[in-house]
Amino acid sequence: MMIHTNNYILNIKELWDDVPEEYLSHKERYENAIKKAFIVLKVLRQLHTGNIQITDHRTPTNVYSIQDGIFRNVNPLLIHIGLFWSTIAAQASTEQQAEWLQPDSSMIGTYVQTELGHGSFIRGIETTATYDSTTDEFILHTPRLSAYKWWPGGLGNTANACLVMAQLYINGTCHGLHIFLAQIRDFDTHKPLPGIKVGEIGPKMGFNTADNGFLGFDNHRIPRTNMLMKNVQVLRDGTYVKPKHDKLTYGSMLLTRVTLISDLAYQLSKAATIAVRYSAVRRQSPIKSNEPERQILDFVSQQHKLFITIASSHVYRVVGLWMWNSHKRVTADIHEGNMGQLPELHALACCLKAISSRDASALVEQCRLACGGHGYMMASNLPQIYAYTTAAVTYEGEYTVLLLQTARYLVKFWRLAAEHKPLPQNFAYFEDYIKKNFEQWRNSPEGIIEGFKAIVAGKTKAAYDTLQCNLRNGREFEEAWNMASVQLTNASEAYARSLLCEVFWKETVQLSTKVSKSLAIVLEQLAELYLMYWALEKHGDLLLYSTISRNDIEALQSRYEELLALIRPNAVGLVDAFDIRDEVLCSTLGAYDGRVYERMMEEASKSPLNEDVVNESFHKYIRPVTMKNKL
Ligand SMILES: CCCCCCCCCCCCCCCCCCC/C=C/C(=O)SCCNC(=O)CCNC(=O)[C@H](O)C(C)(C)COP(=O)(O)OP(=O)(O)OC[C@H]1O[C@@H](n2cnc3c(N)ncnc32)[C@H](O)[C@@H]1OP(=O)(O)O
Ligand SMILES: Cc1cc2nc3c(=O)[nH]c(=O)nc-3n(C[C@H](O)[C@H](O)[C@H](O)COP(=O)(O)OP(=O)(O)OC[C@H]3O[C@@H](n4cnc5c(N)ncnc54)[C@H](O)[C@@H]3O)c2cc1C
Repeated sequence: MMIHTNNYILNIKELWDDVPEEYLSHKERYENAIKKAFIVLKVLRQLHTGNIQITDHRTPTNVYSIQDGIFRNVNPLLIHIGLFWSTIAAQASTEQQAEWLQPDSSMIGTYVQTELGHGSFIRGIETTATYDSTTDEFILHTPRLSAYKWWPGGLGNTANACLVMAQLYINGTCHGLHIFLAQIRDFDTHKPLPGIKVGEIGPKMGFNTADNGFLGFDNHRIPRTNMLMKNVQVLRDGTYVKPKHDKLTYGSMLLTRVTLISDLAYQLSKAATIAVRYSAVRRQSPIKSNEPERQILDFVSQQHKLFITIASSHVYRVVGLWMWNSHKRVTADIHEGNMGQLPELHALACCLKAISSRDASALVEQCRLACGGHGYMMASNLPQIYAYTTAAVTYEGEYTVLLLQTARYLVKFWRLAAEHKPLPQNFAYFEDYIKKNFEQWRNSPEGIIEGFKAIVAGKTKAAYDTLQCNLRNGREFEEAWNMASVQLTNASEAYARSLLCEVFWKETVQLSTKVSKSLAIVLEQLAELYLMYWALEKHGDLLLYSTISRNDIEALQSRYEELLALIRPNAVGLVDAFDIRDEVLCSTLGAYDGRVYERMMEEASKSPLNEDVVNESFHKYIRPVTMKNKL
């Protein structure tokens, strides 16, 4: 059957709620979401097997984005689809993939890594997988409470299988973390298997349809062939065959960090669409006292809050794609046995995941604030987008922890520069900084990019010098590193910003040659706005580390304000161009037709508190107190 995904999915009645999900209990929310998740999974399976085919051109992102509207929260199968399958595809051997990656598989899986006691420091994970050569099995075991798995999405009630990260022991030797496939519930009855203690962890700030769970193993046995064996093997006699790089097991985190950048771009585009459309509808106070009230989008301070969100969504879309292509290239190299580019990819993914999630959550919150009181309503959908986005600052590698990973990479190159050793081309600016080859400041995108590189160099130098000073004072390296960690994270953050500015500007200039002149102008305005915004935000750093002057900063400020005015007439068009359907946006404030107040009243009428003219609590609790003296 040929289908148009939008129409097909939008017409499946069971996928769309009559009662807004905020009015459901924790349990009802999950049950509602799981009903929908399996309808969507069925559609995805039909697509996969070719039983139905898609006719519209934006297929994968379409299915993904429509899901956002269906769940208004999180698909409980997000980890099954996004991490379970992809980890098997990337880390299981060809034979294992042939067995496990069947489209009609009974397995509903999740990715089980974090424990109660350890999330960031994964070498500290305590779950063990001990090889028993007499039975050709691994014994999975949770030695103590802190070793209980805690957090995995879909684990609480949904999954019957999981990929478990555990410390591998063979003949008493620990070989570190490895991934194992374990069945945890009966495929037919769904009851936990013997030796498995599993459940759900309770309500959270967001992700409340994701049934995040806990899991403990009591000497649970799985076949030896359930260890993911593409990169590393345990043979029948217990021989351990090492991987070509000892961090290949961390590959799923790397991939998810890369894909998250695009997801965050999408969340930003939703928030921008809601806030910009609302700001075009909402009128409040005149600008000149003798004039009618103005659209709040005409206030320049409002434009300052919103246009950076539009621009940032484009930045992360472009940089997300750029990273996706790098990931593809590096993965192909790894297949050929060449690991050379992996450290760079890891360093980039860490800082870009950290900064994209932090930017996205700050900007979504800014959009909410830009909608005044109405932005605080759940029906605006901004609180849900925020709760979803801010979680990404923590999961898949906590913000600071990831920035410190990138800092290791920067410090290595600074050390080379300081020792006057050859540097790769992309770090040649470290040498320029040391030789004080400072460029004359230019108030242009290219000038700003150079300025940001000077900040990276200056901050890396400062962190490195502090590190060296701590070492000279007799500290051990790890301690010296910890003492310098505020400066190290600052250097990483600056590095991410310089990458974002450079990649976005270069890609925009290139894209501009391929589109109409009028579109090219707007795209370049957005890119320039992004660079100016951050140059002004970081003007203190520019004053410290580049040759910028006070006059230059004043000129940047004027150009920035000019750009706000230039973008204003296109603002609504720019968010319309994100092309997000009302059913996906789920917002009273952001719908295409602009019927903001009507929709707000319609949504309010769905409140169960409006079902009775007089709520029964009046008779039970209020009246006895307020009427006491009058009875
Ligand atoms: C229109 C619509 C558009 C829509 C488009 C959308 C499309 C995309 C849709 C997909 C969306 C997907 C969304 C998915 C949502 C996910 C939901 C939430 C799920 C959450 C899951 C999780 O959270 S899983 C758990 C994650 N946990 C972590 O991330 C833990 C973080 N900690 C670590 O990673 C590690 O502990 C560490 C890296 C911090 C340290 O590790 P370790 O102690 O072993 O390292 P060492 O200190 O010994 O050594 C460091 C050394 O190793 C190198 N290294 C570390 N990691 C890697 C790696 N991954 N790869 C390569 N190298 C690595 C590091 O560089 C160091 O090298 P040196 O040379 O020594 O410096
Ligand atoms: C919504 C959500 C979904 C999740 N889904 C999954 C899942 O599906 N599967 C899964 O396995 N896990 C999942 N997780 C867990 C997640 O990966 C971890 O919470 C995350 O990696 C952070 O680890 P942590 O909780 O141990 O934080 P901690 O490391 O305890 O962080 C607490 C504080 O300590 C600081 N800190 C820690 N170590 C250092 C250090 N070395 N240097 C400096 N500062 C440090 C951090 O910066 C932070 O400020 C999920 C989490 C959330 C919130």
